Amino acid sequence: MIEPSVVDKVLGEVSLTLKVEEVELFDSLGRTLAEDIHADRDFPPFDRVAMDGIGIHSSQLGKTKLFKVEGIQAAGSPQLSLMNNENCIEVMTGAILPQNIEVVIPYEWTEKAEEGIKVLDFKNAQVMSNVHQKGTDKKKNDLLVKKGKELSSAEIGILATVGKTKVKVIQLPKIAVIATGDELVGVNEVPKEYQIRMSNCYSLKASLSENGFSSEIFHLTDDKESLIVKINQLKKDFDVLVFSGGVSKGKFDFLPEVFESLGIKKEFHGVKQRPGKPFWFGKSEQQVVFALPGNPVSTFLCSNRYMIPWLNNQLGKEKYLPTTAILDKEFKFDKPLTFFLQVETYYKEDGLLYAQPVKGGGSGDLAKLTAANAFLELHPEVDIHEKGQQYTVWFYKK
Ligand SMILES: Nc1nc2c(c(=O)[nH]1)N[C@H]1C(S)=C(S)[C@@H](COP(=O)(O)OP(=O)(O)OC[C@H]3O[C@@H](n4cnc5c(N)ncnc54)[C@H](O)[C@@H]3O)O[C@H]1N2
Ligand code: MOO
Ligand SMILES: [Mg+2]
Repeated sequence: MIEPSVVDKVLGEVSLTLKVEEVELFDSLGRTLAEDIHADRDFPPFDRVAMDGIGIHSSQLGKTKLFKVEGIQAAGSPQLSLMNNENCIEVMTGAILPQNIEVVIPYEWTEKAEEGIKVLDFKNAQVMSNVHQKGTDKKKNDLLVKKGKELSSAEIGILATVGKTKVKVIQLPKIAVIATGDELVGVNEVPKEYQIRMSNCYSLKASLSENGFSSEIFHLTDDKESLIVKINQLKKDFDVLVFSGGVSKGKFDFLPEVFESLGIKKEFHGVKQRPGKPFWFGKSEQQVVFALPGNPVSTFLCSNRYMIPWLNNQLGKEKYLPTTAILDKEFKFDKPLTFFLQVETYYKEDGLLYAQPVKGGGSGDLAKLTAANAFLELHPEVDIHEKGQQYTVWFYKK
């Protein structure tokens, strides 16, 4: 058995080889960019009028007088040209600055008259006041978004403005979520007394979805021969296989030996932790296999503490740096294991994050997951975890 910190180390050394694919602009949201994005033209691409008002020649600065209007420069219209330096052109925000115009005076500083527009005040207007000058934000070919960036709504707007209808992103791994166990029936079925509906695979699929990964659900029964045949097929079709159940000491916990017979090499089996002690992890040439212990809270903890961060890491997403919270009540756990305590976190007036232990059963108590929002990682060195101590907190909900 290994410590949680060793699990982190082992996982840190395993990686998937993911290809690059091209997706539609909007489908790139949440994905990892696989190309550098450069400015296709200057930003802004022309001297852009920044206020609705009148445009005048710089020789007229300071002259609080009536300006005759030669025309209106609307946004989206070709560039006009001021013929007479004494006159003005009405200019709209977003329009190209007309030729021979160097200053924009907002309407608020003017007054409409019958023969034109009178400027009442120039405030501190200078040459190019209220003009967003061409290329002042970015120059053509400047790097706008770097390869490796996780695309958010901010980047989608940038991609749109440079005309990227198709975007190169890192391909997502193909993930199978596999429930094992003869006691499991479908969600739409009525279980017999000794059966239960499968839930782990749905919560795993949901966690994956929350992190931008799609997955397919399968159910395999506790029959060694059929496990061999079916897992061998899944191995061909998927990059990551996530199992729940079938990895402990039971007579029908066949997964570790089935994996071995299929050439999936064990990296570790057993972590000095509760819940999730029987966690098995291994890999073959192409696939990575997470075999999570079947008790629902164990599956959930192993997924959120290890698997999801590892997957995010594969896509180069910004590392989730676990934060800390202050235990608000003494908690006793005297086994030589790291204990992941289910807690509800909250802020106090002091601005610090506190964690309140959530009462309930053990790793089979699925219903307790909704009362808590995080796990507190309690070290095995001490038996009594005192109120006021700080521990690493792993959120699974805000
Ligand atoms: N002799 C020992 N027995 C057990 C040990 C041990 O060290 N020695 N470890 C216990 C711990 S800790 C856990 S956790 C479980 C892990 O068991 P498995 O991974 O083998 O899982 P199963 O035996 O298949 O199932 C355990 C439990 O979980 C329920 N389950 C399984 N899959 C699902 C699912 N998709 N949805 C909902 N619930 C599921 C299953 O019905 C069982 O109740 O082993 C302990 N035993
Ligand atoms: O990992 Mo087991 O989760 O302690 O029941
Ligand atoms: Mg078992």
